[in-house]
Amino acid sequence: MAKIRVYELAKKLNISSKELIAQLEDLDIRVVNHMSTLEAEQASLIMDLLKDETLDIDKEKHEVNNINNDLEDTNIKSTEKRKNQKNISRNKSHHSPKEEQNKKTQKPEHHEENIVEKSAGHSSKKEIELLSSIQVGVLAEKLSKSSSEVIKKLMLLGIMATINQEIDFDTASMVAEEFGYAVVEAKEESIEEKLNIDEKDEPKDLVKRPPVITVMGHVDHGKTSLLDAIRKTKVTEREAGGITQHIGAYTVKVDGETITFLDTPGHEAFTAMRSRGASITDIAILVVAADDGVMPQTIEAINHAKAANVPIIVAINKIDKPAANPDRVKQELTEHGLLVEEWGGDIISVAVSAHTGEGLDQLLEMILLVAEMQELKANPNRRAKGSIVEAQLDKGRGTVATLLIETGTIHVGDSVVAGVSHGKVRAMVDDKGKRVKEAGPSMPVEIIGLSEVPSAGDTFYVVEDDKISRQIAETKKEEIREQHIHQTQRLSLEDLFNQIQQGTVKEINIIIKADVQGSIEALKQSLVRLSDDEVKVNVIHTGVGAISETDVMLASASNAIIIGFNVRPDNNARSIAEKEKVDIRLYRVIYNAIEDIQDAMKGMLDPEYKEVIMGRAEIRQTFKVPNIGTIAGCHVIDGKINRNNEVRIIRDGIVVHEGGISSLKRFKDDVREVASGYECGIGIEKYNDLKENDIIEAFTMEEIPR
Ligand SMILES: Nc1nc2c(ncn2[C@@H]2O[C@H](COP(=O)(O)OP(=O)(O)OP(=O)(O)O)[C@@H](O)[C@H]2O)c(=O)[nH]1
Repeated sequence: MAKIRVYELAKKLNISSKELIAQLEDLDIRVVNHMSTLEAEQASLIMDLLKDETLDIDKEKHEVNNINNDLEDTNIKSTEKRKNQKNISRNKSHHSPKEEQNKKTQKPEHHEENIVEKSAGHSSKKEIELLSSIQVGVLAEKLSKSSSEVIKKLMLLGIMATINQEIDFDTASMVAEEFGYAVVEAKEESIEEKLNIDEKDEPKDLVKRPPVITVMGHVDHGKTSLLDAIRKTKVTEREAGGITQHIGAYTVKVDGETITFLDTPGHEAFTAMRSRGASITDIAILVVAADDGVMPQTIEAINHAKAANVPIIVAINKIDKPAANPDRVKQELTEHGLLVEEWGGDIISVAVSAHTGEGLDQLLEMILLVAEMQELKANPNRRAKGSIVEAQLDKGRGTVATLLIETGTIHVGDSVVAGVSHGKVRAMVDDKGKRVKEAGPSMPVEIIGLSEVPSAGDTFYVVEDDKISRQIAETKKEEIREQHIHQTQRLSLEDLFNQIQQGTVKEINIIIKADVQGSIEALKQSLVRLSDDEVKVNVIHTGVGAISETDVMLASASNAIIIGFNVRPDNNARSIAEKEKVDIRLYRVIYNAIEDIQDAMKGMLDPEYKEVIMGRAEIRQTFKVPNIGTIAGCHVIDGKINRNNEVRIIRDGIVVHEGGISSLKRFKDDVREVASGYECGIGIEKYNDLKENDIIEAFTMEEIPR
């Protein structure tokens, strides 16, 4: 190619001379006007370069046009537009046409070197890490530019955005590159990272925290009275105003040390919280009335505390009563595995009276002693995490929730997420009704500001900002929806073997409910003996009577299977078991229960079948057929009879035989099925004692889907 004029080249490239001149300017090739000439070599390089560019430009132009026609037409001058478009295409190669041209003219044959050069040039740029989306204002800050500069750039890209608007990675990248940055795609933080779950505390960051106490025991043994008595003697006399708030938990000071009491007594609440994941109790106070002794719910409470691995202190209450007999209580406790210290065991027991206040100081001292041995510690200098103790909707204040801080410190203004609920802590009061700005480990506080009412037992987390808390709450909602579809994995006999194989189950927790104590003992001993090297069988709770709601909640919290022997779940228990996916097995023969658990451990559990009646036929006449046997001439009275069905012969309401069908005929033909209202001949396998008026009931065993 000889020399070529600018307008001629522009024509070849299908662009205007003016546009070509501007492009050449960018490539540092100075021409006077459209009549100027270019060297042949120069021209062919430009052709190569701009042909691709022009194609790209056209494409991008089209896209940009689509994004914002108006903006294109009115606001952007043609040169700016062109620059912008060129940069979009540069975005793909990360190199300016000038760089490309230089390389081509200088050392076209050393292609590899060019690449090195290229990447070396690119590495020298300032780097910026971008996530999948970013607010315009935040991007400006990261780029050390004013927001208006960034917004202007966005306008040139055909995007109208405000300072608070989120833009996606691609758009943010274009802007960043425009400002001369090299963009690196940052790794998105996982929810765990956002929640700080894996953040480990250094031992040096840990400081002593108060113990959290739950009071349990049989109905009317004085749980509430005891909580009230402690609160009254230790709180009101010292606090200004003397009014304590009932926020679901309270703290007392003893010898300069703090103790936190959960204000909802009973193992039911304790286990309900635990089944939601909140294991906030450090010590359980087992209240036993000295005049009444160990009762069924005392035993339940013991088992619930044991299942949670929480140490027990026994408070033998009502010692002011004349009928009080603390020794009898201690004796009865030994029968349930609690041996008190004075009798050589390790269980601390204190005789108290909620009425007279006797023994309360000693009880509190013992709590501190047990707490001391537990070495309870937490890091106050991190984002707070803990549990929702209770929450409700208040007409005036919106969602009011009591939080118990497990670790870290919560502040007014913090962004919080708890289950599907999220928000900023707008205000915070402590258990004395005092407004506080912050609260640390083991402290209960009431907060307002959550979007909706969380559930007691939900874990709460303080997160970096509102955006994250909202995001996590949304994800949680999604998870819950998913969980409804895919049931949560609970221990079940069908799946036991798989779970053992996968190593997810090392212990089988069992709750036994039976009609009499004798059966419980027999069953318990046999089941515990099934333990082998791989799996341990634990009987975590037993009781006489129907399977109750608390049994199911304990099973849910401890991932246990419930075995009912000659008892059934009540309606409440049944529906909760369904919801919580707790496996309840009902037996009438002890041996069957043991066999089932044993087979389940070996993965040999037989599938469960249920019988489905298919049809019934009445015998009208019988025929003796040589070499075959007796054939019954029948009339199908309901349903239908299938050749493959099992049948039973019923004579005067009594089953006289069960077996298979050997032949089924209509007239002379073998048939597969005979429907209601038709006559047929039926032969029964290995059975000839058929009589007129017998009923042949046909059934199949259908496998119950696991
Ligand atoms: N004499 C005497 N009576 C007590 C004592 N503690 C509690 N009581 C009485 O025992 C009854 C039951 O006490 P509560 O505190 O309601 O018992 P509770 O265990 O909380 O009962 P529930 O909440 O129904 O499970 C009440 O009438 C109390 O006044 C005590 O130390 N001495």
